[in-house]
Amino acid sequence: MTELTELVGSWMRRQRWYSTKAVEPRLRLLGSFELERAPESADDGSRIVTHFFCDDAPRSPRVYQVPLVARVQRDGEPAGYVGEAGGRHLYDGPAEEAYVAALVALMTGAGDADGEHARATGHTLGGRIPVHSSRRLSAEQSNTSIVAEIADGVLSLVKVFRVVQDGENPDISTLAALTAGGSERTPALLGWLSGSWPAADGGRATGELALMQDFVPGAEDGWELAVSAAERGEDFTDRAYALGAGTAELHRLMAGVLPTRPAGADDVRAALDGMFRRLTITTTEVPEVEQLRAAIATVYEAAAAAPLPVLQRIHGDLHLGQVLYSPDRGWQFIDFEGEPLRPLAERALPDATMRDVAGMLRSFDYVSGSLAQREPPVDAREWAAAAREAYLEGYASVAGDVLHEFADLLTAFELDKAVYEITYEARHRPSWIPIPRAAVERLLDDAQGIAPREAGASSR
Ligand SMILES: Nc1ncnc2c1ncn2[C@@H]1O[C@H](COP(=O)(O)OP(=O)(O)O)[C@@H](O)[C@H]1O
Ligand SMILES: O=P(O)(O)O[C@H]1O[C@H](CO)[C@@H](O[C@H]2O[C@H](CO)[C@@H](O)[C@H](O)[C@H]2O)[C@H](O)[C@H]1O
Repeated sequence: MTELTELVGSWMRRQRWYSTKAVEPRLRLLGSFELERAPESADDGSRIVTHFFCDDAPRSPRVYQVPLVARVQRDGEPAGYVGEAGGRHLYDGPAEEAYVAALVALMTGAGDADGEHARATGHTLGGRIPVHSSRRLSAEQSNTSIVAEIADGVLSLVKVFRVVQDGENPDISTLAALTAGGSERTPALLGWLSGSWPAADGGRATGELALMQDFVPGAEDGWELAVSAAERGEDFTDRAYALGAGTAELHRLMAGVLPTRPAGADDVRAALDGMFRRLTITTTEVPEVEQLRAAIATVYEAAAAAPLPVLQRIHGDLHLGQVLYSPDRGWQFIDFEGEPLRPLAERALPDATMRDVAGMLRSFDYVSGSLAQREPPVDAREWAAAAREAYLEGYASVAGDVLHEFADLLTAFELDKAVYEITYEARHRPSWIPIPRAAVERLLDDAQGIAPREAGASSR
């Protein structure tokens, strides 16, 4: 193992975006390309290189994008310091203005970068944009986001994907279609970077590496707004109603600009396979869930046997952390990447809108679940029930009665999401496992009317 690979491996393990925390990374360098310094930034002799590392430690290998700025001189000890390798001091690219300026120049200048076994191409919707300054957001999630100040003090949001995959990333294809369709529920896409690199198992992979979008000014994060309202016992029903109506508007917009199709037998099979795959991952990682498998299977199969709605592009991982409340624009929806633990090939496929609704319903439950873990605990169960009802009413005010019509499907998706969340929490925040775990039991109890638990013995 080279010095660089070893250094990146030990640093990566501590990053929020490293997606399999239970294992020690086993990295292999697949390829790299060098970014040219943006014309307006000073040349201090450093190099800006994006590396692709394959991590062979998890069951299925994952490829990470790791952009680094390499300097001869050590420049203080900022948060982005990675360490020293090959006689250079390495810094996390997104934390460095030079990297962000070079990345934006490549994206919005529709340029190319060629390197060792890897390359990248920029795509722009608005032409070249120079960057004045930039700041990596500390609340990192699955990816790394940066606020960049562009010409005349306007801000934009740059997102660097960390786990990169072969295929269409819906974060870009959805936002590109919505931007072209004039959506007012989403920030406008300004540009993106696609690339190619050696695939983990041989051959080549092609996918998206970064995007740049309009920054929603003065926006508040939906999760923080909801938690602070709930802990103070403040009414959230107007906001929840508007969020429900906004979700239905978003769905209508997406159905207008991206393909729709009636659900067929193959879709039902694929949806069930996906749900059972997630269930198996969860029962493998959190074995106590195995005892609920039969009851869960009964709910899934009841939904598969019921009529299904027309399928369309959906958000795919909707929760309160994916919405921003803007005083000027109302609720804005972000992060169309879909569930990070789901295979990319599935994420852009037409799906049922009830999956998104279920995601947001789970999120209201998370608000109360997380407050119940406070010391002293806050009881926000009534708050969450009222938010849930208002959200459903808001949705129906735009979309009509569809949620009643497909109620079994909505329940199955809530359960599927809670099962997924157990794995997500096991990997990232084990102390929060009880939140989705309790939800699974509650949903199964509520579902007893539509699907008797005893009848649930499934062949899967
Ligand atoms: N267009 C935007 N305007 C303002 N803030 C944004 C915008 N997009 C994202 N953010 C902020 O960045 C955070 C991370 O963005 P997100 O797309 O959810 O990333 P991830 O894929 O890592 O989950 C969000 O929670 C939000 O606070
Ligand atoms: O925002 P991401 O795309 O990274 O989504 C992942 O992380 C989310 C956590 O930040 C996770 O959401 C779960 O926790 C939320 C509270 O932090 C809660 O509101 C959601 O309902 C719950 O699912 C999401 O599932 C995961 O894909």
